[in-house]
This record gives sequence, C-alpha cells and structure tokens, in this order.
Amino acid sequence: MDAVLLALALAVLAWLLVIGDHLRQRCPHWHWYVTGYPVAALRVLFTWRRVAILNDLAVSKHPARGLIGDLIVKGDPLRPTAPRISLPRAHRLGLRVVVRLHAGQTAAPYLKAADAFAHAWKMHAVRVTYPERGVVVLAATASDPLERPGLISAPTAHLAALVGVLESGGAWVMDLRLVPHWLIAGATRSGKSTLLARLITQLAPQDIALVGIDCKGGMELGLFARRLSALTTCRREAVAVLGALAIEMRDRMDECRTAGVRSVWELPDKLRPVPVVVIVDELAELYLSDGTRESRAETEQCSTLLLRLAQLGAALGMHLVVAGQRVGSDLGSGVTALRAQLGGRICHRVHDPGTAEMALGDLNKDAVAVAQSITPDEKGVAVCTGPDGGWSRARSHLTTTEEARTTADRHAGLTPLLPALDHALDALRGGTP
Ligand SMILES: Nc1ncnc2c1ncn2[C@@H]1O[C@H](COP(=O)(O)OP(=O)(O)OP(=O)(O)O)[C@@H](O)[C@H]1O
Repeated sequence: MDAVLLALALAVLAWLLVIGDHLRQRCPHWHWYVTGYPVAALRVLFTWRRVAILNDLAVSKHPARGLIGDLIVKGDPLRPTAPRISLPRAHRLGLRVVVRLHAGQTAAPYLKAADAFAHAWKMHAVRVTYPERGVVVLAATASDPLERPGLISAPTAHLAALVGVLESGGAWVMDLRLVPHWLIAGATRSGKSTLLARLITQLAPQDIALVGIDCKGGMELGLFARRLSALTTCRREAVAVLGALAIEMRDRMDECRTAGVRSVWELPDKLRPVPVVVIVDELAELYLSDGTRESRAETEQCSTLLLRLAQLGAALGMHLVVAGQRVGSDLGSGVTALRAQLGGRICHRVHDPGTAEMALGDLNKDAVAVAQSITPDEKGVAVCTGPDGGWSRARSHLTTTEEARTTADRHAGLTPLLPALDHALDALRGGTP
C-alpha cells in the first residue's frame, strides 16, 4: 500500500514538473496553490521562531536576571518565545498568517520587520495590518500582482469608475458617491494622465457633466473636449469657471432648501440636477504666482473657490478630482486646506518626499513609505486609499489617449449643457455672453 502511495506521489510530482512551466504561464494561481504555497507555508513555519528572535519579536517568559548561589546574573534571557502564529492560509496570490501578540506588544516592530519576513520567506512583499489590538496579520504575496495585471470587471454604479486592479487582485474603483473628492499625485511619466483618461472613459457614458481645468494650455484634457461641458486652458478661465460653479452651488442649495432636503441626492429624480465632476490637471499651475498683484489675486481666488467646492460640493452633486506633480505645502496653505477636503488619495511615483507626505502622510505613514518605493519602471502603479480608510497598491488599466478620445467622442451627445459656465467663458474671451 505504502509503495503504491509513494509511486502515486512521485507520479504527481513528475507530472507537475513536466507541466510546471505551462501551468505557471497559463494559470499562475493554480501554479501557486499546487507548487508555491506548500513550500512557502513550510518555510514560514520553520523560520518563524528564528525570524521573530532576529527582529526582537520574541520575548522570554523568564526574567532578564537570575540568582546563581549568592550571585545575581543579568543578561539576555535564553530561549525567548516567539508569538503564536496561525497556519499559513493560501490565497490567490500568496499566503496570510495571523499572529497573536505577546501581552504588551504593539504592531510597530512587525511593521518594521516586513522586509525581513519577505526576505526570510522568499516572497515578493509582506504587508502588515492590525485588524484589532493584540492581533497582527501578515499578508505575503509571492510575486508582484501588479507586474502584469489582467483586465478586471466590476459592477458599474453611477459616479463610479473602474480604473484598475488592486494588489489584492480586486477591482480598483473610484466611487465618487462614496468618496466625493480625490487627489492624484505623481511625478512626470508616472501615469497620472493615463489614470485621468481612464476615469474620463468610465464617466463619459454616464449622465454626468465633466468640467476640465487644464492650465497646461488644454494639452491633456483638450483631447476629451467634445465630452466636456466646459474646458479652461489658463488660470483666468479657471477662476471664471470656478466662480460660475460657486453660483451653481448656491442655486443647488436654494433648490434643496425649497424642497426641504439636505442634499441633491434626496431630491426626486426629475428635480435632481446633473452631477458635475471637475477635473483639474496640474494643480500647481493654479497656485503658483509670478508675484504681480493680478497673479496673486488669481491664485487666491482659485484657492478659495476650489476649497469652497470641496467643502460644500459633495451634498450638491459637485465633485473634484485634482491631479498634480507637486502638491507639497510649499504651494501655500491653500493646498494644505484643500487636501484636508479631498478624502480620496492616489499617489504614484513622486520626485519629492513632500508630495508623498502631502498625499498620504495624514492618513498612513506606511502608505507613504510604500509610495516612495515605487520605481520609474512601475508606470501606472500607485498607492490608493479605499472607502473604508484602508490603502493598497494598485495599477491603473492602461488606456491609450486614442481609446479615451474615441470614447469621449462617442459619448459627446451625452454632454450636459451648463450655460452659466459657457457665459462666464464667453464673457472672458470677449464673445457674446
Ligand atoms: N497603468 C499603466 N500601465 C502601463 N503603462 C502605463 C500605465 N500608465 C501609464 N503608463 C505609461 O507611462 C507613460 C507615462 O504615462 P502618463 O503620460 O500617464 O504620465 P503622467 O504622469 O501623466 O506624465 P506627465 O505629467 O508628463 O503628463 C506612458 O507612456 C504610458 O503609456
């Protein structure tokens, strides 16, 4: 009987070796379950104590000093006990271990040891989370799931955009009903415009007015002009359009007050005004002043109007998606105040630590470190926040400019008219108001 079992095991092993490569390429998840996970799980179990001791996670049940005859002996206690861990449980992309902390231990040394875990277990990365006091979860991924992310689908909802894949393999959705305003940071060539293009392709078929503020002369958002209800290409125009939007907000407030409701979402469908999503590309252009009085006045107006939009817009169906290379506090206190109102954060690779700190620092210090470790090769990779306050690495779906423009053109007929914005722009450009 034993001989039969041994022969069977050898046959399965041989079969796995033969189809190993094929399985790895065609079904990486199955390859991981069958060959990677058992080895990695054993590695975790066998190395846990040593890794825990090396990283000061093990403690001794005995005091650090003892009595030998009449002598008190002090020193590092021998045989420290590692915290208890669960059996590693496999998931699609790696494994997960639950650690029960020793009494008085916090998650901080585990966060510091994340790289050591990944090294000892030969995994791509280990993420440490602490769902409750006394418990830490170590989620290890075998390879970078964002290296070659597949296309993923998710149920569509109004004002929600499926923009990419999360590190967990789930859908990365920017849902503006759940998180009304977003900040997207990233150095040049990090993937901001691709993400905005993806966002626009996802919102274009919906009953939404899109307003573009692109002070790079409209080079980026101009491609989608046919689906935009208004497009501004310089700061003066931005001030005019933001001013018109502030008036629109006041009108919406009046409508809500008259109907006795607290937000436009409580209005009957017939009366509900169309949601407006204002997309700003290169935020710094709105805040940088050349020192002249006119320019300073414009930046102050922009700052105040954007802040008002972010503060009051959510209940009035007005949303803000702001992208920029630099969003550091050096741009002025207005940017810091605006950031506090932008609940959704996305940080691609950045040049300066100040921008990563500005994008994620007030939410999670670990997220800042992960954002700073994104390399120039990882285009479209970002750290993003979720509606539950958590964060994750993610990668946007590569959307070519051509694809985004074609989609915007295809849905040009859905572009809602916002006459107040047109009038403001016409008045500024010297056209007929
Ligand atoms: N998710 C992605 N997957 C693969 N490649 C991507 C992804 N996102 C962006 N890229 C590639 O990275 C390059 C730069 O992207 P993009 O133009 O979006 O960067 P950017 O941050 O907007 O740069 P800039 O500030 O200079 O406009 C492009 O060639 C694009 O094809």
